[in-house]
Amino acid sequence: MSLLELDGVKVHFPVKKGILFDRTVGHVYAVDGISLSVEAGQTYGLVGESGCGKTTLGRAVLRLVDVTDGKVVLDGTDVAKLPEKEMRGFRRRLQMVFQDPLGSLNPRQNIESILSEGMAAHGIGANQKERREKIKEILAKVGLPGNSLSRYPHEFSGGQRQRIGIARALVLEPDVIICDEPVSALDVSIQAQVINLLEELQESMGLTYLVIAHDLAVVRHISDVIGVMYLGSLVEEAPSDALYEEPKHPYTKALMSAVPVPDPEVEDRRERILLLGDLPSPANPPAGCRFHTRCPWKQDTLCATERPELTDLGGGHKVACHFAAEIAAGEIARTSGEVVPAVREGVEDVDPEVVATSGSVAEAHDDAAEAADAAEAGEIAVPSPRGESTDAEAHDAADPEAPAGAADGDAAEASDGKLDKDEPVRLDKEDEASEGKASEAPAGK
Ligand SMILES: Nc1ncnc2c1ncn2[C@@H]1O[C@H](COP(=O)(O)OP(=O)(O)OP(=O)(O)O)[C@@H](O)[C@H]1O
Repeated sequence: MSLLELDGVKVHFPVKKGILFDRTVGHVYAVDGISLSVEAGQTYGLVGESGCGKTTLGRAVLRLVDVTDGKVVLDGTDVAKLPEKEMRGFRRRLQMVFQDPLGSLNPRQNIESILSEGMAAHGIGANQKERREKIKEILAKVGLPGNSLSRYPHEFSGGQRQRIGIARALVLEPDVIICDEPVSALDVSIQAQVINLLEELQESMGLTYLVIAHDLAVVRHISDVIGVMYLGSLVEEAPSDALYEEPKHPYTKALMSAVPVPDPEVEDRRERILLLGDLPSPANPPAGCRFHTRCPWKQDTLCATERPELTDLGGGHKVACHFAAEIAAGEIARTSGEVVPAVREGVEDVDPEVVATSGSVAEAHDDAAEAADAAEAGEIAVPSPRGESTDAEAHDAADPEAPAGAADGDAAEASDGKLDKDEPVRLDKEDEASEGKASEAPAGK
């Protein structure tokens, strides 16, 4: 039996209307029947575009939202419907690392207080002295100096704050850590460090992760198994390498085709599958296959009427598509959508009404241009399709002590400039030294 098993998990949020009577007039089907297993010591990566229900699923596992239906089985116990009193013991065993490290740390508490709060609540450590020793040990593991204890979150850079977030989960000795977009608020150079840290901790401490992310490169790098979500359901699940080598669901194919390759020659040949239309509302999902309204391979039978089950096509490669085998064998041709060269010139020719999977045609243009620029500059790319800049990033960028040197080290490591599963991004000695220095510097300010 797997350490964590989800069986048909549904989370439906009621949509209320009316001032006096607050009638329920519908539901948002945020998570609509997800089954998956996370093996002990492994990482399950959950990927999908914004609004597909990833975060809600993570929160449902932690019981931060109510599960409408289905089972969440941790180590043999269904925690989805456990009474709150019994749930307390299980809360320690399921921990979360949040997307926004600053927002998830109380600015008025110092690091010792933040980290020991949960320990005291769960009875870890006989007294504060014992807890402090444990915290120091964990801080060292996440690459922060022991003198961080009396400092406050604002005194750290974005990457360091995420290390504190990871330490906060680790001090509770959890069975499973859910990482919700663990690096998307961080500068790209810091992203690789945090991902590497998560991997190192997994190796040394035997941790089990459920990593939620919209960024395919991040998920690929860290995951053993990847599940692709679309509108509240899994459309494909496979061992990481198999999924990237041969995506079988039309949605996954389109998602993969949107990932820029920072090699100009490959990028020149890359074709992008453009999907028609927007993501439908989870309050009013299409009948039949949820993806059929945008599917370039949609057929006249089944697709609009019957919801496909997630079916194993061999080797643990599961696909929820009535025609996945035929599409893979090339027996079915595309019926809609467009395939265009992903490079600048090709994208400019595309009808601007056609909307791409993870953004607009303009974004596809930007992705390709950015990738080409990055490759020219020899920089690493942990592609960040959102391209958002956050306060945390600004902090890292502005902080001369922050571990910026690691970015160059990462670039040197990634020969083809991309974060590759087979080629882990490592910090070389200099980078480690600079990182250690950077870790200590703000604390010493
Ligand atoms: N408390 C809530 N009440 C009603 N609808 C909600 C609630 N929380 C989330 N939703 C809706 O459920 C859907 C899934 O949201 P969720 O945040 O899980 O998606 P996501 O894939 O994590 O997206 P993002 O990456 O943008 O956070 C969205 O349409 C969202 O508006």
